[in-house]
Amino acid sequence: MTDVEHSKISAGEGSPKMTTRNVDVFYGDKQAIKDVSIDVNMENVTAFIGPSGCGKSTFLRCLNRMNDTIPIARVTGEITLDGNDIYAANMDVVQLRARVGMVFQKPNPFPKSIYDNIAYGPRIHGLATGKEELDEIVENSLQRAGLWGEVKDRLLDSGTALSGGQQQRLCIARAIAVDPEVILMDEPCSALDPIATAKIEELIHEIRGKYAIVIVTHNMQQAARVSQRTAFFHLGELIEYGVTSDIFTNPRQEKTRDYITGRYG
Ligand SMILES: Nc1ncnc2c1ncn2[C@@H]1O[C@H](COP(=O)(O)OP(=O)(O)OP(=O)(O)O)[C@@H](O)[C@H]1O
Repeated sequence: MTDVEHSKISAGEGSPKMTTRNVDVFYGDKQAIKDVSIDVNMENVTAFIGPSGCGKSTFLRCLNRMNDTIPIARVTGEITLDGNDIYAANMDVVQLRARVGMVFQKPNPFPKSIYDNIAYGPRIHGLATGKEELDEIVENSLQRAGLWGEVKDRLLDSGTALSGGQQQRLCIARAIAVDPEVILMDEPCSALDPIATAKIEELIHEIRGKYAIVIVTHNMQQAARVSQRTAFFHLGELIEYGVTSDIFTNPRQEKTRDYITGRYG
């Protein structure tokens, strides 16, 4: 591998938590992702940016096999988590999605109490031996998601009764509750107002030391604020991957420069 190729894949120091090599994704005959290879590191926020339809969400969904839920989607190439092929026949996908959690564009709490939204995953995965331990997981997860103070007196209220921003933090708390290693966020703030958005960005900043976080965003200021690495996609191809400040101040590729200066997209 040449130095240029290597720097495009690894985008800086640190050991990779997930690696992707030569990943292609097809929806039927149409190719949505073309030969993408990048590493995603721990204690880092990696942002995926690029014009609408360039494949950001498609590629994100490869990382915890969410594309399996789309019948016409086909993924080829290699994706590993801690060196293990996540598309291997013996990979337990339920377990994988606990290790690689996901937060969606639109907050989607279960129609259950705030408590049960958080307790659901730990119960399924047998993470608590009794009520006391489960209570602790619920409180810790809500604490880490910056929501405990707002909901501690109404844990039995429905999660759907919260504001949009609170619902999104509830969804982050739900992802955190099963002790993931990687958290994928697909435009997590696009349905939120600026104040709720600022709270989510602050939260990402606070928790990033424990996880590898990957965020898809349309908002370049957001990518610049929250991420340490940025990958720029265009028409299904990875054009450039690098340290966020370099991508925004000194991009190597003309297409990246055109996009970040608002020339298209
Ligand atoms: N379920 C699907 N079935 C068929 N084609 C799809 C499906 N999901 C996405 N695509 C196509 O794959 C390409 C990439 O879409 P994707 O949603 O990954 O892009 P994106 O960069 O996340 O876009 P946006 O920023 O608008 O969300 C697009 O051409 C899209 O139409």
